Amino acid sequence: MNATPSSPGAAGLAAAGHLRVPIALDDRSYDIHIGRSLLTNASSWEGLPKARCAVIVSNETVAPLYLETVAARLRDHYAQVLSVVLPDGEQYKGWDAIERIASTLLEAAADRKTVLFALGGGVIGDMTGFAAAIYMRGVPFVQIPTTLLAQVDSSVGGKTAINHALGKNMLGAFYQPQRVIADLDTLRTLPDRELSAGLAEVIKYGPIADANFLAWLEANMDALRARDPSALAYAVQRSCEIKAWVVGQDERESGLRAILNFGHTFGHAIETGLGYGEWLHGEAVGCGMVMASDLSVRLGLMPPEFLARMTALIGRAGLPAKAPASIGVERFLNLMRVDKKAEDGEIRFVLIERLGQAVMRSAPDALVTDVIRQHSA
Ligand SMILES: NC(=O)c1ccc[n+]([C@@H]2O[C@H](COP(=O)([O-])OP(=O)(O)OC[C@H]3O[C@@H](n4cnc5c(N)ncnc54)[C@H](O)[C@@H]3O)[C@@H](O)[C@H]2O)c1
Ligand SMILES: O=C(O)C(=O)C[C@@H](O)[C@H](O)[C@H](O)COP(=O)(O)O
Ligand SMILES: [Zn+2]
Repeated sequence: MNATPSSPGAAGLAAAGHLRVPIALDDRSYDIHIGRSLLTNASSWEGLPKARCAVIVSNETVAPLYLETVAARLRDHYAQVLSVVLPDGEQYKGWDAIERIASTLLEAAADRKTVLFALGGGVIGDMTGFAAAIYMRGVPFVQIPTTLLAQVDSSVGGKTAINHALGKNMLGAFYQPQRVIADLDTLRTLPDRELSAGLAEVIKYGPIADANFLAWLEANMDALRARDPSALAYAVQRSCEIKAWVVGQDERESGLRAILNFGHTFGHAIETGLGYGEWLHGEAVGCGMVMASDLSVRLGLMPPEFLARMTALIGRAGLPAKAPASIGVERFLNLMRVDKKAEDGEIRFVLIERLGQAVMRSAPDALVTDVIRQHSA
């Protein structure tokens, strides 16, 4: 694996106030704007694809907070600005929402130049991206992530999807946005539980790609939870750098990109097992990372101190480290067998073999069973 990109550091972002991270995906490269007051800053909206119509997709929680601000800016660039306001929640990440978006587009006779704007967290981003990928076989879209999780992960990289009752993100497409506009000011209205969920995906980047970032997170976890602006800005910037670096090399997850799934094989089983929405995605991933860390230790890839370190950090981030025992071990295993990384019914886990380096491995069912039992309550 190549070395991860070096970082300009927290001071660099604070001084510039605005950072652009290019992703090298041939002619589909795009910029991630990270900074303050970006929703009201005219430069955020310049240079986007030209069209008659723009459609903002949001939800019932985010729309009252930010929709009018975005719509006002878009009216400077598009003759018609429409919106679709969907119900809020992971349980609504399904076909009904896609149908609602498509109906709005068709009722407005939106042509194939129409630009969709995803205003919200990862649920809105994933669904809007998927709708953009399939409406008239593809229209442009822009990500405006308003959760920490969406700013550090889901808005970048072009994985779009909806859930199926039997499996998380099972219906989707790789489809890149035209731009990501991550306004750090929107994090001010985010509930604490959602901030913690976002921290799970931030923590992920340490063990898989950057041991120094893991140490930085340990030193700055209290500041992050207290929403220290420069700590949050650096966490978003560094996470996006690492994600862009991974996606730029392996857009469609033929290899390297799977490292971004650390903790997700266990985590997705928790989400699907509970029926979506009871546990947040970030909570399930946090617990899943503890389980995957334990598996890394049991397979002799990492020393026991690594599990202790990850468990402590996940706890300090305000995330649960025990899965609900109600799922049951057999069902947990069966849910993991439909994971997208599974091959011929064999579960493949993203594990850590060295701090800052991940590896894909299968493991004996007995060992995985022990891990599930150990980390369920
Ligand atoms: N495509 C990817 O690469 C990728 C990566 C990670 C996660 N995901 C997906 O993202 C989803 C999780 O995203 P999420 O954690 O953002 O959840 P979410 O989209 O459900 O948002 C979390 C909650 O915060 C609210 N909210 C959003 N912005 C707010 C703000 N600024 N102020 C107040 N409330 C706000 C939302 O309405 C929601 O209630 C999952 O479906 C997951 O599968 C996708
Ligand atoms: O971008 C990726 O690649 C990821 O795996 C990021 C994950 O955080 C995200 O939850 C993703 O949606 C999971 O992908 P999936 O292919 O396992 O559904
Ligand atoms: Zn995730």
